[in-house]
Amino acid sequence: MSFISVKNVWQQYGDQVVLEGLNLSIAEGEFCTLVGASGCGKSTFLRLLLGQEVASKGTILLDGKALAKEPDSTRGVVFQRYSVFPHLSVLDNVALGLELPRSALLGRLFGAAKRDAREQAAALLHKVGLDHALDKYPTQLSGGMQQRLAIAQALIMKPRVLLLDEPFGALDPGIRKDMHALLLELWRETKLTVFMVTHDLSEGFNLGTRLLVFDKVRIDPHAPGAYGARITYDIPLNSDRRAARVALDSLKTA
Ligand SMILES: Nc1ncnc2c1ncn2[C@@H]1O[C@H](COP(=O)(O)OP(=O)(O)OP(=O)(O)O)[C@@H](O)[C@H]1O
Repeated sequence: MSFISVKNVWQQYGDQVVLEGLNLSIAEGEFCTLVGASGCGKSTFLRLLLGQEVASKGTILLDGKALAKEPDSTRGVVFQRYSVFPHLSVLDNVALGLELPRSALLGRLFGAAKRDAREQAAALLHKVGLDHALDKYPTQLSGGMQQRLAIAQALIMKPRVLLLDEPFGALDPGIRKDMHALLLELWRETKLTVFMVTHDLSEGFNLGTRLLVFDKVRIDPHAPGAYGARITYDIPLNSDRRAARVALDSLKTA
């Protein structure tokens, strides 16, 4: 059984069809990169996977079950900008994810539970290279550091799926390379299934185990909204990297 299955999914806003007839079967641990022309519906597809929107038609199953109607902790998300809370410190931005669900009544944790949440947050921030910035605020961080923070914030809930919407689009090339290395390291360490939208084809080819190309193949000049984008290419990539990961995993469990 596939981990995520997308069955004949359509998304339409009013009379504008954005996505049509999407079918996909994704194994757990896959790293899918999504490319396609601007406005063809890549972010829309991520919102459907996140559960922020419900498809007009079709179903999306995660582990054989219909997706929850709202985003939950099985899926984490990082946008190009504005993923983090500007009024919270770096440490609080990450610890908050653990504090909120555990303290529905009080909205805050106290004592040992609070210490535990902050320790977990600090450990993750260490992993993403922000251990020197725990007390800073997002506006005091560079763009790359803010995206490291956004990734930590998404990962603290231990999601099974990570959705990335052009997470490195606003960063300089050098910083992007560092972020690629970080992302691949985190992906290798976890069993995360990743969907990442990018406008950078080389990023798509280099990072993914699978490249999904979105394109609008049917066009009616008299009714621009009549047809949506489909997945026109579904290209397996980097199978050697995936094989290496399987081998490493089996070493760890041996
Ligand atoms: N909530 C909405 N209501 C109406 N139209 C919408 C809504 N969300 C998206 N759209 C439309 O759907 C189309 C696809 O948008 P989307 O942002 O998914 O494309 P994209 O491929 O991610 O674009 P880009 O690469 O520029 O970010 C656009 O024409 C957009 O205007």
